[in-house]
Amino acid sequence: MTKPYESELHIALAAVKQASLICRSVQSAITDEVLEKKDKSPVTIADFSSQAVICRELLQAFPADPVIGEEDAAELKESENQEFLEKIVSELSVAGIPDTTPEQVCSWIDHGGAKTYSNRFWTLDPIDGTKGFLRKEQYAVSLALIVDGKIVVGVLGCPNLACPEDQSVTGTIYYAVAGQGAFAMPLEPDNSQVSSPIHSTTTQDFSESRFCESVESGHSSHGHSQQIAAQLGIEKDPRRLDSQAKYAIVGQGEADIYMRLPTRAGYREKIWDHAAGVLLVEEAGGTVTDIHGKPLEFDQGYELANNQGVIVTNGLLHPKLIQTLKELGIS
Ligand SMILES: Nc1ncnc2c1ncn2[C@@H]1O[C@H](COP(=O)(O)O)[C@@H](OP(=O)(O)O)[C@H]1O
Ligand SMILES: [Mg+2]
Ligand SMILES: [Mg+2]
Ligand SMILES: [Mg+2]
Repeated sequence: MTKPYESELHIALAAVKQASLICRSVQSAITDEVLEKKDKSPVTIADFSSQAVICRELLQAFPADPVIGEEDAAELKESENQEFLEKIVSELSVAGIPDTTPEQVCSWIDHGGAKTYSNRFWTLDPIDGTKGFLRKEQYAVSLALIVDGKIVVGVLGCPNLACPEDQSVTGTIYYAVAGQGAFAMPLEPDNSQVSSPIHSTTTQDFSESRFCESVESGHSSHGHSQQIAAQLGIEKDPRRLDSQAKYAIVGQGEADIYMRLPTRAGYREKIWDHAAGVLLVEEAGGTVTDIHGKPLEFDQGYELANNQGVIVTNGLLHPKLIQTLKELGIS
């Protein structure tokens, strides 16, 4: 008997793996080839290459499924970016992807251009933590399937994160299917037999807890997290790392808490920055809400329109943390 979403998981794992290996090879080669997006955030050859290969796989396996991805090819089609596009094409062809013409590559990338909610869709962040990628630190390739507003499959490729089972191996793929648990396995070699379950901690005492947060103080208020830590008696230094690798860290019990505290009132979190990580942590035993303690709503389009910030814990620490945010006037 096949398990629910077995074929979706199989395709998602293969796609994220392929993209993670391409990102890894681009990261070892490039330093400064960045396109600046309209919102001034960076995007690299690897972001586009990753979105192209994953969308290509999804298009082949599940042609009817929309993909809400972070990137689109609009800027790549501008003549001033022709050289940049050529580099993406060449990266994909070196990776052994057939039919790589500039037009085909743009059309794969644009397959990820859905922006509105439907009852079954994928959401993709081809590189989450692009700033971490450029610093040669942490980043993640994140893919999730959402059905009727519920995250049912989540896959997170973390090419620079040590494998929980064997810290000498760098590069881990995490995955979860709703109701089936959360797992980690080495990105290489290709051997899904070695996947092992991950679990969040059972820490109940804030003085023994560790939290993690973004490296970027523009993405999450470090001042507010310090205030909360002081109030709750958290003594350990926070772990700062980029991307949804933070969800993996809580999921595998290396931290008890991940705080993402709004830096400005109007900002709405993007679904691709969270979907895979949320399922991973929930299936590992943890809890995820916004700063008000409300569940994240993945049926609002590409943004978490009804939520502010994100709070992730092992579950046990959740109520007190949410209450403290309120008491301090942060939520
Ligand atoms: N003002 C803001 N508040 C919260 N998140 C933001 C933000 N501006 C950008 N981001 C998101 O922060 C993500 C990175 O998260 P982190 O800082 O935890 O690594 C970015 O993803 P990308 O790197 O995919 O663009 C981007 O979507
Ligand atoms: Mg980005
Ligand atoms: Mg992101
Ligand atoms: Mg991204």
